[in-house]
Amino acid sequence: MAYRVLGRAGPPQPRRARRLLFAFTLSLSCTYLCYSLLCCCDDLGRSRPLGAPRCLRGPGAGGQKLLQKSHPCGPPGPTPSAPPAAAPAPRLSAANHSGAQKLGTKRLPQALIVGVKKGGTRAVLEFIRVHPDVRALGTEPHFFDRNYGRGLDWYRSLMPRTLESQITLEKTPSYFVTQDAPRRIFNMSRDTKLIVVVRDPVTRAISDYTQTLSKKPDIPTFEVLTFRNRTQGLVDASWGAIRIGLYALHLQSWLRYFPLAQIHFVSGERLIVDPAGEMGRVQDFLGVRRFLTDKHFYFNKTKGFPCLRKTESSLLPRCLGKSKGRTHVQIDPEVIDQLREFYRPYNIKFYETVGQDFRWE
Ligand SMILES: Nc1ncnc2c1ncn2[C@@H]1O[C@H](COP(=O)(O)OS(=O)(=O)O)[C@@H](OP(=O)(O)O)[C@H]1O
Repeated sequence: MAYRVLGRAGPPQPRRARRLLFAFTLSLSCTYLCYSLLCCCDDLGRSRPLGAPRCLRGPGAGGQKLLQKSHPCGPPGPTPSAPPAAAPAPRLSAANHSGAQKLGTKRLPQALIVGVKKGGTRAVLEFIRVHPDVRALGTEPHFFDRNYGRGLDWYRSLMPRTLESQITLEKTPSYFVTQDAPRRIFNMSRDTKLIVVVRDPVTRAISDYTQTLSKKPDIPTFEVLTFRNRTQGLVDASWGAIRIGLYALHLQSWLRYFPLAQIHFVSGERLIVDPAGEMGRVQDFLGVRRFLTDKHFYFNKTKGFPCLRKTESSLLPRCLGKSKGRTHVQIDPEVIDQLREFYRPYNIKFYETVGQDFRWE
């Protein structure tokens, strides 16, 4: 009876059945292979927080992503900021460990890179996440400034999985100048380790302005925005690009909640000339072994910056994307001098507070 329903030709021949089974298995394997390849490409190509929507990228979207620094799928939510490739080297995040780990638990971060914008925060994050005992979120979640209302469970859900022995890390440079961030971070955990990458506030301001200009070419000149009254030399400290560089002032808010020993300052300048040295100190501060050494870095002449060397697992060297290490706009040298004067007392106060001279003369 069953034979009649299945096929009028009678019971299938054993050979034919074997062929059918073989064809079926083959097509199943092909489907699986294609599916795996597609998934892998996405994971290697860019960090995407779990639960975040996959976004279609138009032609050239990769190159523009960091210039725009906003997620094409629409905020609020983490800012995707994994850098695109600086030709000819591939993007730095392509071969780090963070995206791949399937084992472990999602935990709240024990360490945060809280600032400063344009200080070199991406370089520190991408370098440290090469460490096997550190797992980092590739995007900027902006939890303690823009997304605090979403709650700690949402924040935790963004994190990479870690084993007990591994540190979870994220970076959002705007935390450093967010009034509520120190209290909120303290409330999450008073033991949170804080990393601040600082850079000469004048160069930082120019870098910040250069980035804004790349997105909004019609803004007034740097010289115009810098002053309330140029003839009187009155600097406009309410302009974000200037305000962020008042490190001594912002630091006061953090010291109300965290002891100085819990805050590590990375010199953005030394990070470029001696990445291994700066990263050595970051590893000590995080309490992880000195895995990253001189051997991990080389100076890429085309990029003009240090990049990560190729390793056994990643056969290509890795540099940060095009939006890191931009050519700055030319600024009137007189304005630069005026800004140096303006920042001097704040810089001195900052050196005294942290007990380090960053030599921003
Ligand atoms: N290794 C390496 N490669 C490329 N760039 C490097 C590196 N180390 C530090 N820097 C400096 O990082 C500056 C960008 O800082 P951030 O990553 O903190 O920027 S952001 O706030 O996340 O937009 C960026 O600033 P600009 O030079 O003004 O583009 C760089 O000077």
